[in-house]
Amino acid sequence: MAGQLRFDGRVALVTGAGNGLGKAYALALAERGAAVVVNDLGGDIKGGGKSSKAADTVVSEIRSKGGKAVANYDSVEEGEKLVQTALENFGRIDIVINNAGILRDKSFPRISDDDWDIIQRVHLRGSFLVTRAAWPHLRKQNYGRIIMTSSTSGLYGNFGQANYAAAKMGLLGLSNTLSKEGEKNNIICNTIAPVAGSRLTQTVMPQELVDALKPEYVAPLVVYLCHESCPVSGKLFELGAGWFSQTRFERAKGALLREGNDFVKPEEVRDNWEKITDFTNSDKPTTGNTEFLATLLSSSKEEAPKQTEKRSLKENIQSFQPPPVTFKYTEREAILYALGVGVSTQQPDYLKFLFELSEDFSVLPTFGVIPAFDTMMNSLHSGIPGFPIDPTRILHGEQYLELYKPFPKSGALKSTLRVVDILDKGSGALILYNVQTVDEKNEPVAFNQFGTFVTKAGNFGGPKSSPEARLTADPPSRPPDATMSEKTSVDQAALYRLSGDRNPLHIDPSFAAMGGFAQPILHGLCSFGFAVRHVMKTFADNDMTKFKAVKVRFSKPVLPGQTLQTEMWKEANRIFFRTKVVENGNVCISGAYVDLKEGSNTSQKTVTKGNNDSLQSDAIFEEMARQIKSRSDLTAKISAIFFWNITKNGKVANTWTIDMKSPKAGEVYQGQPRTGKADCTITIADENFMSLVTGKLAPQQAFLSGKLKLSGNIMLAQKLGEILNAVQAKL
Ligand SMILES: CCCCCCC[C@@H](O)CC(=O)SCCNC(=O)CCNC(=O)[C@H](O)C(C)(C)COP(=O)(O)OP(=O)(O)OC[C@H]1O[C@@H](n2cnc3c(N)ncnc32)[C@H](O)[C@@H]1OP(=O)(O)O
Repeated sequence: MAGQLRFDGRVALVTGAGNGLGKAYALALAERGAAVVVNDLGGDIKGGGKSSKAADTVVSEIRSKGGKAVANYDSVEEGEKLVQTALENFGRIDIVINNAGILRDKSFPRISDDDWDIIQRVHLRGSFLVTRAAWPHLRKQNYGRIIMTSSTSGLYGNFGQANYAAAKMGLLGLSNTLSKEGEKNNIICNTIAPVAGSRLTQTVMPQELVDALKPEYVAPLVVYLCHESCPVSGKLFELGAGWFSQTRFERAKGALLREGNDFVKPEEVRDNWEKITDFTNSDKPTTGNTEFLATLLSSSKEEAPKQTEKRSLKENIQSFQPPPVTFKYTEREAILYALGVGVSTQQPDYLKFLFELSEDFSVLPTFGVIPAFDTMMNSLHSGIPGFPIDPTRILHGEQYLELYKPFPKSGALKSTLRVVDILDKGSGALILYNVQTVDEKNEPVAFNQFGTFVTKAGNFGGPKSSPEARLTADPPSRPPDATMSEKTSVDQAALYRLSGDRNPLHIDPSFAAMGGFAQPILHGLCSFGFAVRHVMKTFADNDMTKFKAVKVRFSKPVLPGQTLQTEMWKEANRIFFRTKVVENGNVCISGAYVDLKEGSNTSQKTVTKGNNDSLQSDAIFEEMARQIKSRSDLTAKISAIFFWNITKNGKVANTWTIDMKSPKAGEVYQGQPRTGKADCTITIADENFMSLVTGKLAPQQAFLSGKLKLSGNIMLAQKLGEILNAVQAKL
């Protein structure tokens, strides 16, 4: 036999540990090094009375053997107090054994409200309250072992115990659910249905049997289930007298009686009773059958035998060919998407993505995932045949997107989804989906490959890799050529989800908790949108026509509100990148690259303030400086300081000040205002400034289209317009 199962450093809480089974667990755990809270109310078996004696006796016995124990005399309905005793005395809690119980046996018609309620309260509600009090501590430390005590009376029914049986079966449901919710935090929960001689069984068993069925015969399995090496969760065990056995459900293969959309008649059920109850080729389910049923809903009776035939996963995937899905959109959807991936009116180029009337209005290339995602949602509503997926375990693992042309500003695009492969990644399954998108003329617009990672669904014997997979690529080993950081908003996921991915993982804390997250996480495709913007801004001057393709792996989750920092390396037309969460240093996007179109001038622009050799506006400002100085009629019109930012390729390239305030009235010079603050700041691209002063671009039009931006006292700008007009005549 390998080494002894030890519990040194662990703290166990055992309810109803003054006698019988609870006492056997407490002694066994303490003997193996655990510190034990021995809880016992000291009441009688019907729930009456109260005494500290039972718990004290067990504590003394443990201590006399050199073990660590403390007594607690509270009812399990005061779960917090029990857990508090563990925390106050031993500083932590690792193991919760819900064992306390009472009986009020009566045949069904004689059960009073009180008989019913007290049994539910002590067994079901008590186990709930004690476990709930311990749960946050177990989650925080990423470790917990929980035992629920059910009974064969619950599993199979027992005359005179309807109240007790109902509570005991309820505990099985509680345990099964906790095993799923606790999985991500290494919290294991199992159920036992023990048979032992105890105060409770005394009433239903002859004394010799009670004496023979010693609690010590049950304790070994419970001890193992509480150990850190316990290999299972959500399981049920029957045991007693040194016999140990797992019990599980069995589901008959069943019969599909529905034909098309017709309803099934009760007579058909009668006539097929044998099939419905035939356990040949049954399965041993650990989850409900909803995915399978959903698949059936899209099939008819004739097709049904195919569904139950044993086919390989690959065959199932290949035969799954959902029809194309049409996605209609306008600029509105493209703008909403741009907001969702962080385009803001605080950015110099925002009009291009947020204002549909802007001359160079563009759809962000990463919007190319949106019609494809819509198709995924529509094509997969019934799951993938033969591969049931728990929705709380789906994470976005990887994404590849290629555009064949700049994304149309509006349209009705048709996308077709195929499941390419399901890879066995050990800790999970990676499902690869290809989505082809075409426009109204059937011309290809985009290709997407989604890789969704289903955690805990690996080790099913599938392939580890696929020739179809678009692969990630590592960046060069030198320091990055450029970096860009941007803080996401705390509402980023709430905003992004309006573009189609309504997965509750990103908004609903209780759903996120089921997936093992402390709070909702950001959509992978949202961080993806941010990161690709960083690349396109840094290496393509935000010219979205230069985008060709992108590949990313989502390697760590991001929380809304965190800051994304993208590090970039340029190698010919490929920009390698990785994105980090600044707050914790985690790399959230790895192995990533953007491919720009052949021939794109991808050199990183290094335009800085003062680098103005080629600015055409400079000549105008210089001329203006000469003219304004000599025109007292102009300086009399207005008393204000104007500050001009002249941009080139989206970056401020130079600044000029027009100072029309006394005593500097009529001065025009380069740089920041020398006296006082600017009353009105104007930002305009060099070429637009030229068009403005030569009259090709009307000031109103420049403003409305976003080509000219104003801040401060913008009413002054109109007056300045008059001055410019006067000067313009001479230019
Ligand atoms: C039907 C509808 C579909 C809807 C789709 C999407 C819906 C969206 O709403 C969902 C989201 O947006 S979720 C948010 C974005 N994604 C994330 O936050 C996931 C972050 N990644 C992780 O946590 C881990 O990488 C994790 C947990 C994914 C993997 O971590 P580990 O289990 O620790 O794996 P590890 O031990 O590192 O590696 C094991 C093998 O898996 C491969 N692998 C790891 N991360 C991967 C990933 N992200 N994608 C693909 N493969 C990945 C490893 O390479 C390794 O395989 P191999 O041995 O073959 O190299």
